[in-house]
Amino acid sequence: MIEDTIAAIGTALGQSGIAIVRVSGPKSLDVIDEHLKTPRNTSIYDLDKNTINYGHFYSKSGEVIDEVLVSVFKAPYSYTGEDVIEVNCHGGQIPIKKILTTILDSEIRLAEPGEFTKRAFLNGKLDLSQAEAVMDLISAKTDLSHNVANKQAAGQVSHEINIVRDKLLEVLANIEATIDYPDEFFDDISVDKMVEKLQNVKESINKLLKTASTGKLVREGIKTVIIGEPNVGKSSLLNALTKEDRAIVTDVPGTTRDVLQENINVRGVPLVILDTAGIRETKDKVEKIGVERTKEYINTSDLVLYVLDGSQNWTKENELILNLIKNKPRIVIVNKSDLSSKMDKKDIKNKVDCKVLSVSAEKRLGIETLEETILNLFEIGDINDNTFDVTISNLRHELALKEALKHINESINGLKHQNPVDIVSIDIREAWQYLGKITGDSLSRNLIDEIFSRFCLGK
Ligand SMILES: Nc1nc2c(c(=O)[nH]1)N(C=O)[C@@H](CNc1ccc(C(=O)N[C@@H](CCC(=O)O)C(=O)O)cc1)CN2
Ligand SMILES: Nc1nc2c(ncn2[C@@H]2O[C@H](COP(=O)(O)OP(=O)(O)OP(=O)(O)O)[C@@H](O)[C@H]2O)c(=O)[nH]1
Ligand SMILES: [Mg+2]
Repeated sequence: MIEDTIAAIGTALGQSGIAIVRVSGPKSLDVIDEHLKTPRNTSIYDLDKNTINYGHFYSKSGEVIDEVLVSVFKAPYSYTGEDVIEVNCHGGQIPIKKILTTILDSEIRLAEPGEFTKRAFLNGKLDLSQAEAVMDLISAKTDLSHNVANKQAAGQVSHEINIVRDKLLEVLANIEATIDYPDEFFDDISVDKMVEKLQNVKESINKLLKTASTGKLVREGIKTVIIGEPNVGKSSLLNALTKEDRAIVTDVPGTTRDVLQENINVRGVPLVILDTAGIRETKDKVEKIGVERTKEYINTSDLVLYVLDGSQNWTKENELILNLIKNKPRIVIVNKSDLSSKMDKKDIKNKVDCKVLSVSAEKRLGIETLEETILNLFEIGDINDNTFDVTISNLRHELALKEALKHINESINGLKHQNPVDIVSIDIREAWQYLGKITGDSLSRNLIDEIFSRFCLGK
């Protein structure tokens, strides 16, 4: 049982209609009872569970801070499984901060990031993959990312994992039986059956792993960097892709100094797109830093869009930049297709081994083809919700599945080579443990703390 009581602001800071302070733990009712006055002076202990109640929230010195609505959840029927009180006050920084400060004064501490959800996990309200999905729900920027997170939050990933884990337990039980009653059980037939079951498990894991590369892109977005020489139209391309005028566009080469980041939605797949400073040899100090940064961004990106100005001649510089990105997924974009061309697309195709597209960023021509090309490059051309019953979108889950798979393969090999079954069972147990890391069944407290600390405040 968790002893202390925590509180935090659960809504984003800023001006809004309402804002919510959340309190969870054994002292929640006490502290609110001290500060809340309802019209009929009802004590908070006499309010029914799962109700929302009108009243005024008072400061220590007895002044009204705000007119509020207070939700009452009594353990174990709450998000965290503990007593939970939510104070709904007027949005805006002052009421919410005053209410939080008043609550924190009374033996109640500020929650750590993710601590409400961590408590929900520790109290068995959610398993780990569901808790992680709560975070994904908050950060989802497209319908598709939201969909994947929603399914995981509903427990679909955990469900699949638990089915596989149960199958492994069955095999382990078989092995126990062969050890305890070797004469009755240890024959070829039972070994064959075990191999068959393990093959079956292997297929399930492989099926899940197949969804992982797309799943991660859908969850995290494709990190895309737009590069090219000054004035070729990089910022214009960003604007064309975002369909807004986000980046400053001028005819002065070197306009973009700082890297600009935008989130865009390409048919449900989020792109985290960076507009960079033009790459060229430069003496300008600020611009030089920009160029260095561009090189770093290339290294950490999933995709490079290399923009050329089609109305200019092909130069040695172009070859140098191509060399810089030769190991990256990349698309060469010949911009300004509305002007008379000096670059021949076929000619360029001979020089590069990637897709070459003509666009006019300014006239918004060829942008749809570019979007399609990006999705095809990552083999997510025609994804729709039905093809993704269960999607692995989290790197942590993917790694655990891969480890589990290794041990399953070992165990299958072991059985086929007639290794002693008690040795084989070690691998099966390992696989079972690795899968348990996904649901949080077999994970150390330290790792659990680490995972939740990445959550945002008030969640
Ligand atoms: N104001 C508010 N809105 C919110 C949340 C919240 O905590 N507070 N949530 C938080 O992220 C989400 C909703 N999730 C919730 C999940 C469970 C329970 C809950 O009280 N469960 C109890 C009772 C269920 C019942 O009445 O049947 C339980 O599971 O025992 C509340 C919110 C989104 N909206
Ligand atoms: N005709 C034509 N002009 C374009 C097109 N795209 C961009 N331009 C023009 O090219 C100039 C440079 O565009 P930017 O988008 O600022 O180029 P940039 O690559 O971001 O430049 P830096 O930030 O300086 O590196 C501007 O005058 C744009 O209007 C296009 O498709 N057609
Ligand atoms: Mg620019």
